[in-house]
Formats: sequence, C-alpha cells, structure tokens
Amino acid sequence: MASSFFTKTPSLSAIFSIYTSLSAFTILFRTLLHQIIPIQIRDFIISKFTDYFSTYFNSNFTFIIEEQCDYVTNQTFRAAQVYLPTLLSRISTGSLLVSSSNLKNPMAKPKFGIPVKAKIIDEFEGIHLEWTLFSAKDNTSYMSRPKRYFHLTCKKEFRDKIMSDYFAYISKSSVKILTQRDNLNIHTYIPEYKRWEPAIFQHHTTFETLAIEPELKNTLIRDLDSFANGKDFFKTVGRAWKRGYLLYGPPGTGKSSLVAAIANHMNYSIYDLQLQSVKDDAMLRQILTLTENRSILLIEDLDCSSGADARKEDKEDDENQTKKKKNDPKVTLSGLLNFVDGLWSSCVEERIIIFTTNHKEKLDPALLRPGRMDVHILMDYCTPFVFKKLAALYLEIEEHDMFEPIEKMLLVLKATPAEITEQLMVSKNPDVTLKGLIEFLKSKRIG
Ligand SMILES: Nc1ncnc2c1ncn2[C@@H]1O[C@H](COP(=O)(O)OP(=O)(O)OP(=O)(O)O)[C@@H](O)[C@H]1O
Repeated sequence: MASSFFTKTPSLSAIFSIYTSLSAFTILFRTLLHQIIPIQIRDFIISKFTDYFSTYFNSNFTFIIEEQCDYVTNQTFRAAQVYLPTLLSRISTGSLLVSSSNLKNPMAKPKFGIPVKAKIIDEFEGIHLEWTLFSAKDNTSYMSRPKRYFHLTCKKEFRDKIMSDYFAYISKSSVKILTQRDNLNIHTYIPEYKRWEPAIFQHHTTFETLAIEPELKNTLIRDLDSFANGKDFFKTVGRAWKRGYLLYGPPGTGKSSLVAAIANHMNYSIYDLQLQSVKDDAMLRQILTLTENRSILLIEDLDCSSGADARKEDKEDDENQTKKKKNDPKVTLSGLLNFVDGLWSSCVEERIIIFTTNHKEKLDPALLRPGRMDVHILMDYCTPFVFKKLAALYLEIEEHDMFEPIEKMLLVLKATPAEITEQLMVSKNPDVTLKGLIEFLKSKRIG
C-alpha cells in the first residue's frame, strides 16, 4: 500500500516542471490578455467586479451632495454648510478650521469650520450618520475653483428615512440658524470665477442710527416687517415673494446707509451687483440664480447702466454714441425688467431688490411704472429734524443755542447729511463744532 503511494506520488522534479509550465502559461495568458483586450475594457470589468463585491459586502449608503447643481448653488449643500458647524464637537478627526474675520474687534471669539476630509457624526432619530467634506481640483479652466461636495453616509436600511425626513430637517435647521446669525455677508460677483465671493458685512448703520424723517422710518419698518411675515400672503395672491425698492436722491443723502439699515433689520445678506460688469441678459439670469433666499440684491447707480437710462440719441453725436456703445454693458431694458418683475425674479424666495440712483429722471419710464418697484424712496437734503438727530448722535446733545440758526439755514439751502456729519466730526466740543457748521452753511449760501 505504502509502496503504491510512493510510486503514484510525482517526483520533486516533476512538480517543479509542472509549476514552471503553469507559470509560463499564466505569463503568456496575461500578456495575451493585455495585448488583446484594450485597457478601457479591462478597467470596466475590474470596476464592475469591485462595485459588485463592495455593494454586496458593504451595508452603507452614501449620498453625494455637490456644491453646484445645474449651474446654481445646491441648496442642500448650502444647508449642510450652515448646519454642520453646529456639530463641531462631534468631529471625529483631529483638526478644525479656525478663522477670525471681525476686523473691528480682534479680541472677538474665532469661528470654527469643517476641514476637508474631516468626519462629522450626526444622530437623527437614533440613526447614525457620517458627514465628510471633499474638494476636487477642477481642471476645466486654470481659473476654476475646486469642486466641493459632501458625502453623507448611513446604513442602507435608513436610506428612505434620510431622504424623506433628514434633508427636510437640515434645511429647516439652516433657515433657523440663518435667521439668528450674527454675521451678515456682502457678496460681489466675480465674472472670471462665475460665482459670488462673500465678505463679512460690518456696516453698523441701523434704523436707530440712520437720520431720516420718523414717518419714513416707521412706514419703511412696517413695510419690511409685513414683507418678512408675508409668505402666505404672496402665495395666496400668486406673486413672487419679493419686494423692490428704488432709493433716489443726491449723493451723500444716505442711500447706501439705508441699504445697510435694511440688511441689519432683516438680517439678510447683500448681493452687490455691478451692472456694468454683466455682459448680457443671459449672464444676468445666471448671476441671479446663484444668489440665495432671504437676501438683498443691490444694484447701485442704476442711471449709469445703459439698459436703464432713458434714450437720448439726439443729444450725443455719432462718434460719442459709438464710443459709448463699445464700453456699455449689453444688458437690455427687457432683460432688466424680466429680472425685476418677470419669471426670473421668482427664482429666489424672500428677496428684496434695491436699486439706487442719483438721477431718477434719467431712468427709462418703463422701469418706474407701477408694479416694477414697489416702493420709491426719496433720500433728500438735510432737514432740521435730520440735523437734530445727527447732532444727538455725533455730539450727544439734544438742544443748543446754535440749533435755531442752523435749522433756519437748512430750510433755505441744500446740504446733504454726509456734509453735515463731516462737519459734526470736527470736534467733540459742541460750541466749536456748531460754529464751524454755521460757517460751512454760510459759505454754501454765498457759493
Ligand atoms: N441719513 C443719514 N443718517 C446718518 N448718516 C448719514 C445719512 N446720510 C448720509 N450719512 C453719512 O454720510 C455718509 C455717506 O452717505 P451714503 O454713502 O449713505 O450716501 P449715498 O446717498 O449712498 O451717496 P452716493 O449716492 O454717493 O452713494 C455715510 O457714511 C454716513 O456717515
């Protein structure tokens, strides 16, 4: 029995020769495979295998939330960006972004953010969730910024629950956080990047520090508050939830200050659009879709934009006209109107649009027709009331012997609140300052 076993067992040299033949065959087979099957097909087969096995063995499900979708900011990405910083204590990797942007107060507490690839754990109705931020280089243009996206991972069986309830929950939470935010942003559109760049908005003007007639102030605050609470009303009457304001008046009468007061009152960020940098109507539409809900869209100096000013062909010679046309933006009046009042105006909710101009009379009448801009506000020269308010703010006085002559002069001559504030900042001593102001006003009368 034993001898038959040994006689049937192949010799060591036979095993070695079988092994060598097999190896040679494998190498030959692999070489043939590499030469016959193109690399793309090989990669495809490998990826299919990998997918199949990873899906089979992996019990997780991942949602991918990209920053941009269909050329607009993905609101789910934005909601996650606002919501996740509230979970920073649950970051599971050992790093955090730290930044301080409060220029006025270097001692202010820094803000913390989520670094790329850091994992944040969330818990929703007992479901364990993992968020990770990724950033990938976009090679489409050398100016392009990296593409950012979140991965949200949960157990497969909770996929539907997350889709139906969790995304709605983070979107609601982000709106709540934004309403209570203490930092507003002012955004500038960068055409090269095709995106709005935010900066911290730290204008301290409020309705308390803005010197305007009390009637105007109260009407405006009422109007803004009823707009903010008017979601159902706008829906019922079938109108886009937006409000348009035209601020007009001479330079230095507080138009920009009023915009800041509105932003601070509403807690809305500002999108400051330079119409001159917009190439055409298509670009205007794209820019508009990249803004967020609960914001102010500001277009300053509307009279300087070709789409908005009234026609005046006869007044300028041909050469000047051609020169001007070359530099003019190609935003048309109809593009602008569509943007104020047409279908495109409703692509963002709870939006305030503010136009400012120093020359209302130069605007095309089509822009001024009822319904285009809901409220027209004249920001005028300094009145006695406005002067007293400014004196109370700058000099901290309610009354002074020199008030009367100043108020009388303000009734007959034109001085802007900006000119008055400049004079009021000369000294903290009311006698010196008010004397200087009287001299300034006298010089105006003579001039
Ligand atoms: N009504 C006001 N109340 C308080 N301060 C004011 C007021 N108007 C102007 N000022 C002061 O004058 C400065 C310039 O005003 P502001 O820039 O708001 O005017 P404007 O009408 O927007 O001018 P422009 O048309 O040149 O942009 C402000 O920074 C502020 O200090």
